[in-house]
Amino acid sequence: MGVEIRVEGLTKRFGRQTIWEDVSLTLPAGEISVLLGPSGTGKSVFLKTLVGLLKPERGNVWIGDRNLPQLPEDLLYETRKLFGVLFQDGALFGSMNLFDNIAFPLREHTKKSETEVRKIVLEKMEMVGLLGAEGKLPGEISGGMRKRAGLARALVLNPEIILFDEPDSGLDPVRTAYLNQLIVDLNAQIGATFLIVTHDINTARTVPDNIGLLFRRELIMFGQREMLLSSEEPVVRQFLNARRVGPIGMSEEKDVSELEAEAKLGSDPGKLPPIAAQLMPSDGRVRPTQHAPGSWLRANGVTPPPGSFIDDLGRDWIQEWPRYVASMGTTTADAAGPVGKGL
Ligand SMILES: Nc1ncnc2c1ncn2[C@@H]1O[C@H](COP(=O)(O)OP(=O)(O)OP(=O)(O)O)[C@@H](O)[C@H]1O
Repeated sequence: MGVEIRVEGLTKRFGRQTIWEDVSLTLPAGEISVLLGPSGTGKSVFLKTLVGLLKPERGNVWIGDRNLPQLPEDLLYETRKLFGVLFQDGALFGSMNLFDNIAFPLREHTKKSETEVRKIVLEKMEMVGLLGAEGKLPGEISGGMRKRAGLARALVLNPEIILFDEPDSGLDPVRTAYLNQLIVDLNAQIGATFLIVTHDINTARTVPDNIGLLFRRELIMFGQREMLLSSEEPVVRQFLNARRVGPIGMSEEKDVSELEAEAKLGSDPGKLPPIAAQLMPSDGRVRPTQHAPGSWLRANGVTPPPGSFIDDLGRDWIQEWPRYVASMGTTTADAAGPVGKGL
């Protein structure tokens, strides 16, 4: 399950305003990727372009042998069914209860009987922990529950790709932590390709396999989580550490005099903080697409700072991983490597 999405030289403009240009990246099948960037850099526009709701001025979005921007309407409609989208506010119909909201795509896009619809809706509601809330109206439940209802609705057509537009917006840190765990668990369960737009640095550091950063109308960097978390590129370092010092200013970029003033004060991008441990599925399994902790750093000769890969429970994942993978009898893309050596 899960398909690869290959984006090549994508450019989006509204009139004379260029939102971003020449964006190229590959979302690997079944992996979780996060897209970051200052407000207004066009992250939502990117999601809408991927799913074919907006047409780019140039470039390709390949899913298998289909190039979305070039598809005729009927094939585009078919291809869109591969996508599930969780919109910022859940985009639920206020007058419908949760059951009918979640059933909506099934009733709209399939010829399934009401018995089948019921079975699927209840199954997806259980996946997101909402069983028992079928009769509630969106206005009667918390923001976190609305997100989960939106997620259940995004799941009903068994998507191969799920796009999340700021799933954490409006949630407190604890609810965000629960939602992040749900996202990781869902990925382990269904294996679809996930792309998450977020402003939450903790989410970016702990959830994905890959991270991308949009800034100044271009994709500054996209790659494995460990590559960005250890990067010395000033914009990446500033953003992933939520710092004021660096090229990103109050309204997008700082001017030369501001940067010179910072340099005179001896500002530097700061020491590399420990690389966070990646969130594991809560049932104790390894996701098939998960990379072994430290594998990118080791392959690229980077020594992680002390305290890296230690999770909230104090477990050191460099030490735990080989035992863990062996006990699961699981093989992952690079789990077989000499994990823990040379770090
Ligand atoms: N349909 C549209 N027509 C014209 N301009 C648009 C349209 N949609 C978005 N924009 C512009 O594109 C730019 C990027 O918007 P977008 O919402 O994608 O940013 P974002 O990175 O998701 O921001 P935030 O993090 O604040 O949600 C903004 O300047 C916005 O005004």
